[in-house]
Amino acid sequence: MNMLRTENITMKFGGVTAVKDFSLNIDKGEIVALIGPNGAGKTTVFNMITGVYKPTSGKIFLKDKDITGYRPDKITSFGIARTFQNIRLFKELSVLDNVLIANHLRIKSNFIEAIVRLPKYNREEREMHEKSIELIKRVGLLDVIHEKSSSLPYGKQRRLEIARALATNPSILLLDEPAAGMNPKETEDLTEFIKEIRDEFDLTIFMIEHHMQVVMGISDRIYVLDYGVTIAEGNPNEIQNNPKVIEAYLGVSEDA
Ligand SMILES: Nc1ncnc2c1ncn2[C@@H]1O[C@H](COP(=O)(O)OP(=O)(O)OP(=O)(O)O)[C@@H](O)[C@H]1O
Repeated sequence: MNMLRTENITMKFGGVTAVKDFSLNIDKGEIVALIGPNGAGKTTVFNMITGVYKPTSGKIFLKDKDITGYRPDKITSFGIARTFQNIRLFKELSVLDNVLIANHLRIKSNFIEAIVRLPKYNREEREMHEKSIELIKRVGLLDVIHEKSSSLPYGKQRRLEIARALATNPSILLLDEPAAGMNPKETEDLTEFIKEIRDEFDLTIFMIEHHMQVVMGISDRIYVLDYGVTIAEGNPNEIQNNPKVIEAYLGVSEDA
């Protein structure tokens, strides 16, 4: 079943074409990576899919629903969650509060019910609290649940970001450089973790990643961008042996 599809999405900033005619197809349950040198347009693709930018042209579909041009909060409610290249947590708040806030995005009670604290609202609050603790446990942060998020080591902050994304009940998760800044052990753990959450939460995963070990280790398929243009698409083996990719990207990457 097709989960996410883009048809020739293009993003122009003034005279600069950051992404040109990007067409993507991701099936349910796949792990797909987007790679390319710095400035190739990867984050711009994420920003178009998540509603931060409206594509200059082209269309985006989530399970055949046209989601082109919707605002980011709407896109989240349709089932697309993301993490960011630069971790975005509420630094002064605890691990639990960070996840609770993300969970609030889904709560169904309306404003009046919240003010007068009708039973439905209280029940939802309680469920949300339990669900948050469950998620924190699942990502391995139960022992630091009351710690300030900024006090956590980098690898744990990344896991917390993923827990926050999962709290919105996504069907597809977009990860922007999840292994950035991680040490080799954290990177290895993360690779396993991504596969586990894909299976456990019935997710489809689309990720931007520079770390070739992660990309080649877990991706079903890979798209390669260079100067905003798709120069290759294929499985890890095909990508590693593609001369265009070697020239444009792998040949100049120290990670490769
Ligand atoms: N809001 C913007 N306004 C103008 N130009 C932009 C904007 N966002 C991105 N660009 C330009 O679009 C191009 C692609 O940038 P983008 O951040 O998508 O690349 P990237 O592949 O994610 O790079 P990196 O790996 O360094 O994060 C760059 O030339 C960048 O300067």
